[in-house]
Amino acid sequence: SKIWHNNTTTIHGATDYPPIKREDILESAQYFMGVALLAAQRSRDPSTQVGACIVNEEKKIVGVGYNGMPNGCGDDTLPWRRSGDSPVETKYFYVCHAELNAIMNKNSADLKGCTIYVTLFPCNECSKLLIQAGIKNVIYLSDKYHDDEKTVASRRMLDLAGIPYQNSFVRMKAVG
Ligand SMILES: Nc1ccn([C@H]2C[C@H](O)[C@@H](COP(=O)(O)O)O2)c(=O)n1
Ligand SMILES: [Zn+2]
Repeated sequence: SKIWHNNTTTIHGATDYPPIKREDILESAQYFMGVALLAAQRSRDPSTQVGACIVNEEKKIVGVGYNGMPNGCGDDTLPWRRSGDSPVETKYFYVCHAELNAIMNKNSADLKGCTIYVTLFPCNECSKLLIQAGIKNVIYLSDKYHDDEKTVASRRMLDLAGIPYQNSFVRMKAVG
């Protein structure tokens, strides 16, 4: 076996010494959006699965969430359909959005100065929550409801509150 000398240490039997630092690592923005995408995979919504990951100024994850029915209400009891005879028979009156859940799941005292990575552009209700929670930056992936009135109102509030929003195209790379 090889004997490697590391200034002060002699390492017997090492096959991969000296260690070379990996440079081709996942960038932090990709990592955080990756966490949001993974969280989205937990959603039971048959049409749109949304994930959100909140990150503080030290680049630590402080909250993760996905869209789902309120706690204790049962995923199979309330409707998941998009349309029905009455809005009471659709998911929209019940589902908790990913951003709401990420905020409620926070593991820090507050979310002031945080960035949210979210797989779908925040709706108007979520933008209200983000603003009031003190979130300072929004990174999103899909903007499929860009022209909806709710999204127009959402952008209007974020603009007024001085919260920038950026689109992030994530190319997930295999980690091996
Ligand atoms: N900012 C958002 C916007 C929507 N959602 C959730 C709410 C629903 O479960 C789903 C949208 O359903 P669709 O109308 O596309 O069938 O996405 C969210 O979590 N956050
Ligand atoms: Zn929302």
